Amino acid sequence: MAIRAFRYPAEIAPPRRGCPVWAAGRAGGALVPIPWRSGRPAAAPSGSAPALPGAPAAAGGTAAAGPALPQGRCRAGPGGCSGAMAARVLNVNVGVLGHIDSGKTALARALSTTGSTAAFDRAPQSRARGITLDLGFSCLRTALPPQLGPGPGELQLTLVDCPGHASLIRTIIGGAQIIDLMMLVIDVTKGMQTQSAECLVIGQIACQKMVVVLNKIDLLPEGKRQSAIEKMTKKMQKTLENTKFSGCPIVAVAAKPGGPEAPESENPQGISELIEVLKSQAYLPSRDPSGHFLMAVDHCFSIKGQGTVMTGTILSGSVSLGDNVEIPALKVTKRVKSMQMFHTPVTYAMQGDRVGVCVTQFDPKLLERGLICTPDSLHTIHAAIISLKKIQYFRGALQTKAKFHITVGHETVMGRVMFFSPAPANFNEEIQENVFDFDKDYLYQEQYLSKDSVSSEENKENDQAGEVQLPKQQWALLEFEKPVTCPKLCLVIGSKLDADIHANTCRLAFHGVLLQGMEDKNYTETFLPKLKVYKQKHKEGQVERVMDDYSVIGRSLFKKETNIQIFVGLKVKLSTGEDGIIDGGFGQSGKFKIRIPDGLKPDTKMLLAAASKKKSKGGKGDMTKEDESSKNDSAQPVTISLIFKRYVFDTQKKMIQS
Ligand SMILES: Nc1nc2c(ncn2[C@@H]2O[C@H](COP(=O)(O)OP(=O)(O)OP(=O)(O)O)[C@@H](O)[C@H]2O)c(=O)[nH]1
Ligand SMILES: [Mg+2]
Repeated sequence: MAIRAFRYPAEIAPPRRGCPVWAAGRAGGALVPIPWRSGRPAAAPSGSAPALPGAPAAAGGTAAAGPALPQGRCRAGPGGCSGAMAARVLNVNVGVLGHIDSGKTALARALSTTGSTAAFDRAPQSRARGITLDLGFSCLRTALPPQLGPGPGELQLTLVDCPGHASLIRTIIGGAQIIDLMMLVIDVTKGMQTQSAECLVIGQIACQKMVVVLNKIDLLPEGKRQSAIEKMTKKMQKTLENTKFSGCPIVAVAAKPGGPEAPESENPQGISELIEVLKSQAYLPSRDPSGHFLMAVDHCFSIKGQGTVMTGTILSGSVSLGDNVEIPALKVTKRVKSMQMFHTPVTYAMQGDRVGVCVTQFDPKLLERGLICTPDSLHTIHAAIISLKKIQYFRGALQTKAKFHITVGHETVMGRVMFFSPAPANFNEEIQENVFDFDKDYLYQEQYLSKDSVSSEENKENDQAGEVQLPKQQWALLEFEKPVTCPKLCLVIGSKLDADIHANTCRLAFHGVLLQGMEDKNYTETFLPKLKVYKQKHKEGQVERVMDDYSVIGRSLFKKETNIQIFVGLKVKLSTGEDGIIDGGFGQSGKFKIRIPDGLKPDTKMLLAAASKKKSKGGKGDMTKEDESSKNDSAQPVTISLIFKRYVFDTQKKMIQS
């Protein structure tokens, strides 16, 4: 998976002479977080549980060649491909994440040459509260670094400035799903704080590369500054050593030396070094224009005499002038009247591009942010099947039937989960990535299976085998409280956002990939019966007595009131090894008859005969201690076990024995 490039909203880039520039649009609105991924999200953090997320180094993304245009396509403006392509401006999304007040916005301002209307906390509510409330966009341009292919051209780093406040984590999750290179901003006087850790977890799920920025170095006493920076650098390296970002660059800066009161003239420190490091980390993804068009819209504003412009990132497919595009949330379809990229009118844009699409007769207030797509290509779903991995640092079990905040595509809704896994015998079976096989049987799980959830007895058992057996893959059925619109294979993050934001715990619980959505509101009737998730049932009873060589009476397997008829024909196993078949009830107290087709073994008969003799003798006089205990043994020398499975969504609740 590699860094996606997108171009920034028209209102950000410095206007170029001569080309029609769409006026800056309305503030607000945020980048719509739909992960545009060619593969699965990066491996979840796993490994030992230090204070912070740890994860095995995931295979680094491979930098692919720059964006190749499909045959016969060019992005030139109206009047066909003039051949005069705009200079190559390659854009990379850089997320700015970190604990509240670590200086993210100050850093974005210090780095940027241009800011969007929503950047730098310009929104009135941000000003009033003095914190960042929504994603802010700004950018800087610099020479194309050598790893991005031959010049001439420019690299544009678009900064996605995320909020830091714990209560805004769904915006952070949303923002992170559309970035691939992130800066984790740390207040050098404080080190890792709670949301720094959560941002690190989000980064591990959604990003391939990270740069740590130790900010506010001006607050360190001059004499001890260097040693303090070195000490914090070492601490951060230690924190990151078990994560996929181990060894990532760490840069010390002062984005706003002297703090809020300092005069604007006070120059930030370390910024040019940081830009060099960001350039060295930038690379561009392979792009694929096939598939349905899907674009995450983060700004929507009207332009007098032109129409309504929606700017955003193309997550899949491509779009051409004159195409019809649907706004699925509003069930509205509009024709593309014109498009621009970097202020250059274009006739075509594809996956990874950041583009402004202009349509007519559409009220921008209807779509602050959201998705536009090929008509009828996106579905609203009421439930979904996801593959998932637990986030190691989420304290506590992931219980089936629990409710989580589910961030799916561009929305966060409440959802109830049911976990399931392969049958234990298939724990090591190779699973095809991003595909759900409805022909297979799956074992219902009361909770997500993780090292600490496998019970201690099972652990002990497994320990003899040397390690805890966990499945290679687990899945969950998500049932949403409100339907969501999202593309297939989009990233899903489950969190407990109602957890106490002052408790120093990670609220992010799991992440996964949406494999199958259920559009039908009545999915419980129309869809779930296809889902072959079963519960393993195991009942134990005893042989009460022998009827003849081929039949015995059993007891304590069913309650008195159980209708034993429904169990007739099911196979049972005696502890002495014989196979039996339930033949029917016997008397009124829940006893039942078992047929032993191959007949009782001689020693089973002896065992049972001795037991019944002891029982009849046992009625006279008081029993000694060992008589008492042996009575128990003799009373039930032969046990009966009945094992069957029942499919959770089988309306007839049939009992299945393989
Ligand atoms: N001394 C000093 N103060 C800084 C520096 N960078 C930021 N600040 C101050 O730290 C405070 C927070 O800065 P912001 O940039 O708003 O921090 P933030 O991380 O964007 O905050 P949220 O978006 O609310 O999470 C402001 O008062 C800044 O002036 C720095 O390098 N040195
Ligand atoms: Mg901020």
